[in-house]
Amino acid sequence: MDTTGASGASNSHIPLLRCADLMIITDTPKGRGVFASKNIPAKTILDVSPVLVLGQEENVKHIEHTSLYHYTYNWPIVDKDGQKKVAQAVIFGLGSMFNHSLQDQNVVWERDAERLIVTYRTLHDVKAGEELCISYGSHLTFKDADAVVAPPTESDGIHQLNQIQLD
Ligand SMILES: C[S@@+](CC[C@H](N)C(=O)[O-])C[C@H]1O[C@@H](n2cnc3c(N)ncnc32)[C@H](O)[C@@H]1O
Repeated sequence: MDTTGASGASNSHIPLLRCADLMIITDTPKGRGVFASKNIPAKTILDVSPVLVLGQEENVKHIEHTSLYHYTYNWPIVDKDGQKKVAQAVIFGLGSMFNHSLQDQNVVWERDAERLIVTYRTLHDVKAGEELCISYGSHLTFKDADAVVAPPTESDGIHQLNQIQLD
């Protein structure tokens, strides 16, 4: 049997760890999100999520224009000619539920391209009630609910007055 060590972990035997102290809250400004139900120490594994890597053609034809696309990650692959390419991977498990935060990112994720899993860990101590967020990077396909809206300036007020229709 292809196992190593007391945990039984190997390339073909992957323990799917998950932290128990998590909950999903369904009605946040970001949609559903993953929250801590208890204090969670730094570097705790929150989830090990298996992935499905999509073929590039499959992605363009069937996924890119659907809502499933918003649940995929860029995934590096080497094509049949040995060229490095970027494909998309669907993340199964809790991994698909982590929302994005640039300023309050408290979860890091690590891709294991060989074993087709992503491991999510807390970046620092997290308090009960906090949302657990990763960073999606800088190219977002949605309006960031964390984005600070600049207060209106005096010239914005003048612009608005100009738009009022007087009969
Ligand atoms: C991988 S899903 C995360 C789970 C999702 N909130 C849900 O309810 O299924 C990614 C989607 O969550 C939403 N989302 C994630 N982070 C967000 C943020 N910072 N601001 C607004 N929406 C966000 C966007 O709709 C995005 O396409």
